[in-house]
Amino acid sequence: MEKEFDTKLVLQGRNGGSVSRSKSFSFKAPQENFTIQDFQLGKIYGVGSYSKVVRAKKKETGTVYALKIMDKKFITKENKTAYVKLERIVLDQLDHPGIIKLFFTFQDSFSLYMALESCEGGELFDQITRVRMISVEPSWCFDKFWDLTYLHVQKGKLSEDEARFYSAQVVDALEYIHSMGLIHRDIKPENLLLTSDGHIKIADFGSVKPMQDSRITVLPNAASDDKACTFVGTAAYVPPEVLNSSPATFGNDLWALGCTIYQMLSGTSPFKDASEWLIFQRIIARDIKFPSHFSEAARDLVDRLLDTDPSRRPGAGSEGYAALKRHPFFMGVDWKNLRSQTPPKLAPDPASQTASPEREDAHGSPWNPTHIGDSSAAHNDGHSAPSTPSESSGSITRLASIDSFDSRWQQFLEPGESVLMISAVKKLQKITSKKVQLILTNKPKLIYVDPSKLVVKGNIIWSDNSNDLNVIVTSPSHFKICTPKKVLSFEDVKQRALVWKKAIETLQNR
Ligand SMILES: Nc1ncnc2c1ncn2[C@@H]1O[C@H](COP(=O)(O)OP(=O)(O)OP(=O)(O)O)[C@@H](O)[C@H]1O
Repeated sequence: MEKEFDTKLVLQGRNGGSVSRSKSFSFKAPQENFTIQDFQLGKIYGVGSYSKVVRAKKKETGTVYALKIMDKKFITKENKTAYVKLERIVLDQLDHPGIIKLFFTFQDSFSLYMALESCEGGELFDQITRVRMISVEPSWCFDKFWDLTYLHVQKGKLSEDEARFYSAQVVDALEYIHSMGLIHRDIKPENLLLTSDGHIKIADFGSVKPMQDSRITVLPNAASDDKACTFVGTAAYVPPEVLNSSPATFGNDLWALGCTIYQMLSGTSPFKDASEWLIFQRIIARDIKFPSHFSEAARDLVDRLLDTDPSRRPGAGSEGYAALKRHPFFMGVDWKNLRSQTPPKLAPDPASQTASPEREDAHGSPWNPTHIGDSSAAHNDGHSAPSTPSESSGSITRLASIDSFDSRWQQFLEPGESVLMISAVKKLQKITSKKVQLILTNKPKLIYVDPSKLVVKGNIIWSDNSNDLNVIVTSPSHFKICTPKKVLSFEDVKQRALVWKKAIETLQNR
C-alpha cells in the first residue's frame, strides 16, 4: 500500500482547482525497511477504530516511539485506505510543537506502522476524568461493597487555569493546522495527548480534510470523502451544520474546541445523551446548560464557539485567530512563549505507578504482539491486529459515530438493527471482573460480548416492564442490571452508569 504513495501527485493550488503532475514524492519521514523485531514493545497507549498504538523502543538506538499499527486487510475491508494515506502524508508535512510528529513508517505483509512521537502523559480526556483522592461522596455510599471506591472520588474536571493552559495550546496548534488549509474534524479530549512534561499535542489526523487552497500536497486517492450524508468525527463534538450536510469549514474545529473547553471545565461534553440520535437532537436544538461554577469569561467563550453560525465562531471570522486569542478567557496568556510555560501537574495514571512502561501495559501485563508482523505464527488471517479490541479497551470507551463506528460489533446485529449505546465495560463478579462490550440495540436487544473472542457471552432478556428489567446506579461508574433471574454488575470506567440507565429506560418508555 505504501508504494502507492510514490505514484502520481495531485497538488492542490492556492488559487483553487487541483494541479496534477507526475513526480516521485519524497517523504520527510522516510519509509524504512525496519521490521517489528527491531523494536521492544511495551504498553498499549490506546486503541483506535482501525489501529492499535503501542509504546515501542527501537532496540538499536533506545529511542521510544508510539507505534501506530494498522492491519492492511482490515483497512482495505473497511475502506479506510484513503484515510490512512491522508493521515500519513499530512503528518509528514506538518511541523508544529503542538502536533504529533511522524518520524518514519515501515510495513510488512500484514501491517502498516507509523512511528510517532510518543506522548507519555496520555490523553487529556484522562486528565479531566482521572481518579484523585479527594473526599468521600456520602450520597453514593449506600453499597458497602463500593466504599473503597469512594475514598478515590474523581475530581472529574479541570480548574479554569488548567483549562486555559491546555486550550491555549490547542488554539495555537489549531491556528497552524488551519493556516495550512486543513480541517482536523476530530478535535476532542481523546485526541489531545500530553507529553510527559504536560504539554498538549494534537493527534489522530485520520479524519483530516484539506481545503481547496491547502498548503499540503495531497496524493491521489488520499483525500477523504465528503459524502453529503456521512460525517466524520465523533457524535458529541460534531457541529450542527455538519449534521445538515453543509461543507466542512474551519468553524467545525472551533465548535469542537468549544465542546472540549466545556468538557475540561465541567467534566462532560455539553451535548450528552444515551444515544447518538439523542445527542444529535441536543446539538441541533443547541441544548446547552452551563454549570454555575463557569466564570463569565469561560461561559462567554464556550457560548461563542458554540454559535450555530460557523462564521461567527471566534477564529473563523475575517480577523482570524486574533479574535479568539484576545477573548477575556485567555487574558494573561503569553501566546509567543506557550511552550516554555510551566504546564499543570499531571494527575498520574494509577495503573502505571507500579508498572514499568517497557514491560507492562496499562493493566499490568506485557503486551503480547503475537498477532502482528510477518514472523508471527499466530497471524494467519491478518484480521486480528486492530480488529480485536485488546485487553486495554476498557479505557477506550466511546459512543459510536456513524463514520467511525467499529465494524467489529456489526456481526452481532441483524439486518436493519442498529446500536444505540455501546461501551467497553467490566462485568464484575464476586472477586474477579471480565472485560466485555455491552451493546444495546434498537431491536431492543441488550447483550455483552467477549471483545477478544468476539462471541456473545450473555443476552439480558429485554422487557419494557421495569419490574422485569431495571438498572440500579450505585456510583458514577457502577451499575447493576436487574432481571427476575439475576443481577449483573458492571463498571464503566468512563462513568456512564447513569447514561446506561437512561438509555435503557428511554428505550423501555419509547
Ligand atoms: N503518539 C501517541 N502517543 C501516545 N499515545 C497515542 C499516540 N497516538 C495515539 N495514541 C493513543 O492511541 C489512541 C488511538 O490512536 P488514534 O486516535 O491515532 O487511532 P485511530 O484509529 O485513528 O482512532 P480513531 O478511532 O479516533 O479514529 C489514542 O486515542 C491515544 O490514546
